Amino acid sequence: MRAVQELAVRNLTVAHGRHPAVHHVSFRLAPGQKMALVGPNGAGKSSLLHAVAGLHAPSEGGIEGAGQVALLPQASALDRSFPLSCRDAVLLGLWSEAGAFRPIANPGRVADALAAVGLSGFEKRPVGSLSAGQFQRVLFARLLLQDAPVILLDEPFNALDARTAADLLEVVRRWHGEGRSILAVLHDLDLVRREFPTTLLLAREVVACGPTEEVLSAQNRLRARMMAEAWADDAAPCARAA
Ligand SMILES: Nc1ncnc2c1ncn2[C@@H]1O[C@H](COP(=O)(O)OP(=O)(O)OP(=O)(O)O)[C@@H](O)[C@H]1O
Repeated sequence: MRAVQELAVRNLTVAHGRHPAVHHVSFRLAPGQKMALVGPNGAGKSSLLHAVAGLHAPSEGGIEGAGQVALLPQASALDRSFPLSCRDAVLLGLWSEAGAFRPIANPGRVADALAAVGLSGFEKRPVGSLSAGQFQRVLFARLLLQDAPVILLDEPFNALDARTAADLLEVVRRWHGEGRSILAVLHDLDLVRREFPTTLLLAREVVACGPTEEVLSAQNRLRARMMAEAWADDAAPCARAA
């Protein structure tokens, strides 16, 4: 793994069309920090992760340290009808460095990554034939192969049974133990309190960021809900200066 550097998000605004989904957001993720990203539905959490991962160009602001990130997207947002084997799905994690479907230096790495998430021998299985839990394990294997210092997880334990969630949580703990930084979108606040020392509460804007217990106060959660409900998707674009 490359050395972990700070990820610094400065005054970031991310828009879909004219309308900002993320509005003047700034925060820092220190090397080795484990931070939860929480907020109501539509608060801009996925939009923020996509911008940090370079999948969506910000309309304002910037990100330092973005070159070291790997993203676990929401599984529900991915099309599994595409005829892809588990091996190819894992290899796609390296497309930016090796090119899609090109041979990699050590092909055993794919088998090792699948084995590490409990899917030994699944290389040739089409992803369309997997259960939701097995598919999520494949997406984790893809992240393992990427070996990135900063890992972004978008609802990593959504719709998983207890066993699969526990196995994948163990992978996240291992990554953290190796010194990687983790930023994870989560809706389960009990899990956030148990596993994540710091939290960013988002409602298009930053409501609070810091120690989890303080950030998740009843007052902050109420404020986030009110801010998210008050936000009109057809509002005029923001004219605030950077
Ligand atoms: N591709 C898109 N095109 C247009 N609008 C979008 C697009 N993606 C997201 N949005 C809008 O941006 C806003 C923020 O959405 P986003 O998915 O980032 O929120 P979220 O906090 O991740 O929500 P959830 O918790 O429901 O997953 C929403 O109003 C959503 O409708």
